[in-house]
Amino acid sequence: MPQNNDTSQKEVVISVRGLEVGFGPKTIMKDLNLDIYRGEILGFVGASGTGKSVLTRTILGLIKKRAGEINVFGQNVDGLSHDERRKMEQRWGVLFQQGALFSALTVKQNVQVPMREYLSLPQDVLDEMAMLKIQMVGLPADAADKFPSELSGGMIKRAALARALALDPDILFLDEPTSGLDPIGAGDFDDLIETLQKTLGLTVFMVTHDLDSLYSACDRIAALGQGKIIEQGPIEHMLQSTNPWVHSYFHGKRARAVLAGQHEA
Ligand SMILES: Nc1ncnc2c1ncn2[C@@H]1O[C@H](COP(=O)(O)OP(=O)(O)OP(=O)(O)O)[C@@H](O)[C@H]1O
Repeated sequence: MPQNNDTSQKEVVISVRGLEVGFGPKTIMKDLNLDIYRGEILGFVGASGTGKSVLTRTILGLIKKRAGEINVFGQNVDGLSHDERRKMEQRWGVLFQQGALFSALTVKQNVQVPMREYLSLPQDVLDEMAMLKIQMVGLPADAADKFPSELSGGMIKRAALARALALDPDILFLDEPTSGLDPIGAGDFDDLIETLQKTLGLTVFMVTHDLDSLYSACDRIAALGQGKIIEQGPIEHMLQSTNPWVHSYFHGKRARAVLAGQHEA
């Protein structure tokens, strides 16, 4: 179960201040502020199209912001030299929504893509490192030489997670990691994230629509709406929110079913 909800003593690893992002005439977020604390699993929710992926991509430097400041590990990402930027990139791992494995590469080769990009190591060391990651995410050893087309949806997610962990990151960004998985597969994946978070001391930023994940895996939840963070806190706090969207999200029919399941468990 999640723990460590007291944020007052915690180190901020990502701080977003006054963020504005838009495309052409469209403003997606404005004056957005958010802190992510070391060692937490932060679940990030919001209606479809509110900008959850855009915020993730902006933090990662894949989308240019119009205004605001993003600090990661206490460093303003705008002020980094090329080398500093590459060092920072090695400290985060990313799992995008569709898994996004290279279809022409085996699982092992996929896991080695970031290693090849950032590290200069002999092939046998890379092989050993990749096998370790494959094992870490609960894939059988023989999955290493398979191509993505030969894997189930759950195995693809695990392989993508192994690749996200390739460089031993401090922060893991997950964009809807359990989408497309059946409830048992999704629950297993949540358990894996929680185990990895604890054993590796990861900070996890997880965009999700999955209420089960929010209840069982997340230490805190932040909700995005109208281009800002409209509510944030542990699940108990979110349940008491008077914000209409947050209220209906956490008290709707699906949420009640999840809550009933939690009480039965
Ligand atoms: N590169 C882009 N150019 C123009 N508009 C974009 C671009 N990327 C995203 N958008 C727009 O930004 C808005 C937010 O998109 P985003 O994918 O972040 O939403 P989301 O909250 O992640 O949604 P979902 O839950 O459906 O995945 C949408 O209106 C989308 O069309």
